[in-house]
Amino acid sequence: MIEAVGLTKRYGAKTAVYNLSFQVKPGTVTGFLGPNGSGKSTTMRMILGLDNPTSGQVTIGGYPYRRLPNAPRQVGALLDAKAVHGGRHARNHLLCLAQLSGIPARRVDEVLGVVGLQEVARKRSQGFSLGMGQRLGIAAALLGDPQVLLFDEPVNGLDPEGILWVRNLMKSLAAEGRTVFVSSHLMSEMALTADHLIVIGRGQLLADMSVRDFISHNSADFARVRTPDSEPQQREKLTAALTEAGGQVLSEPDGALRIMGLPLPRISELAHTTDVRLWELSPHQASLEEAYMRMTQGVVDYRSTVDAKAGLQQQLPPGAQPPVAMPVAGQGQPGWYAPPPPQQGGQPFAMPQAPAGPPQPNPYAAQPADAPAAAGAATTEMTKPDSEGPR
Ligand SMILES: Nc1ncnc2c1ncn2[C@@H]1O[C@H](COP(=O)(O)OP(=O)(O)OP(=O)(O)O)[C@@H](O)[C@H]1O
Repeated sequence: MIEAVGLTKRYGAKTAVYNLSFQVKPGTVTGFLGPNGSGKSTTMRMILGLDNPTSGQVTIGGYPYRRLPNAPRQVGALLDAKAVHGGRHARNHLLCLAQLSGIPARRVDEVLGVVGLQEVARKRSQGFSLGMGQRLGIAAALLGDPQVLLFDEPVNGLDPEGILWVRNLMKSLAAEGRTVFVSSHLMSEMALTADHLIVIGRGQLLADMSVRDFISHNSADFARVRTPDSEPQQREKLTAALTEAGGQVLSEPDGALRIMGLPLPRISELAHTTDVRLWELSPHQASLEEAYMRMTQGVVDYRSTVDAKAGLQQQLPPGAQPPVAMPVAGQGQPGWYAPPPPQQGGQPFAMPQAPAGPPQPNPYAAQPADAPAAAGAATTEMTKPDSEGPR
């Protein structure tokens, strides 16, 4: 088991991780999520003893990594697939790692087979593609047959077959009773791979719960309704009736309607009384991606803006009105993605706070002046609230 208690890391004035407490249990795949720059890699480096916490601690099986007896046989990690001596053959790279940890050479060939790199085992890794590099990194992590495995973005650069393979690998490692901690930005993949999630934002814990609970806590169920495509007036009539009955109606990108706040039987009844034929009426739960977007909306540091193409677009002819579009689900609608209001102290979501030694000032208590103040807040440029030292 991995256990972090009050883990904090500062780089000069920059607080990368703040008062983080969580446990990663054996027998499950635990996903580690957070927006860019939220502190995932920093946390993983502290778990692996590559960075010292400013305060707090993190242990594996009760020991800090550096005090673990024969750590490479107990913990395997893929942090940066490019951290390889490019001039070395893939097999030699693994052989060096194996020799350093007292692992027999035959294990090298085993893991090369597991990751599918047998054919290129004697090729220099500098010629490897991104995906091949990832496979080599995963082979290195598996070398000592460890009980605890950490993977930072393991599917980065992998083809669909590779992604499926990583998914099954993670699940089978966990099914063998191992502790598997994996970060990823691919929500659809995480939804299929992880059982449990730890979500951080700006270095702080936002959620520590099962994937199922995470989705149901951070999303609203909705219904999808489709009226005949050839009769837009039916869609408009139904939209008006549903809105009048208190429903929130959004347009789905495929032309269907997404309805929140009304149960399915009521929607059916309203369609009947307004004499609108339905082609579809189905219950839905939001995806992990939607739930994640909703939760992390207020803690995203880097946000792109809409390209206004200033001065490049044709002017509308005098008197012409721009077309009025119905709001589309998930596109800049605070009502749909907005997270709950921040709790006192700047914590956007109520999470139990673990005892973390002496109280420390919360660097996030005051919003940075140039950080997005609220969900849906428009930003005018790529923003980065704090200045940082070199990485
Ligand atoms: N060595 C360092 N010196 C200074 N600042 C650092 C250093 N390492 C990380 N940081 C800063 O700490 C914050 C957290 O970075 P980290 O790489 O842990 O985030 P992350 O969640 O892994 O991001 P990503 O998803 O983009 O990989 C960032 O603001 C980063 O710039």
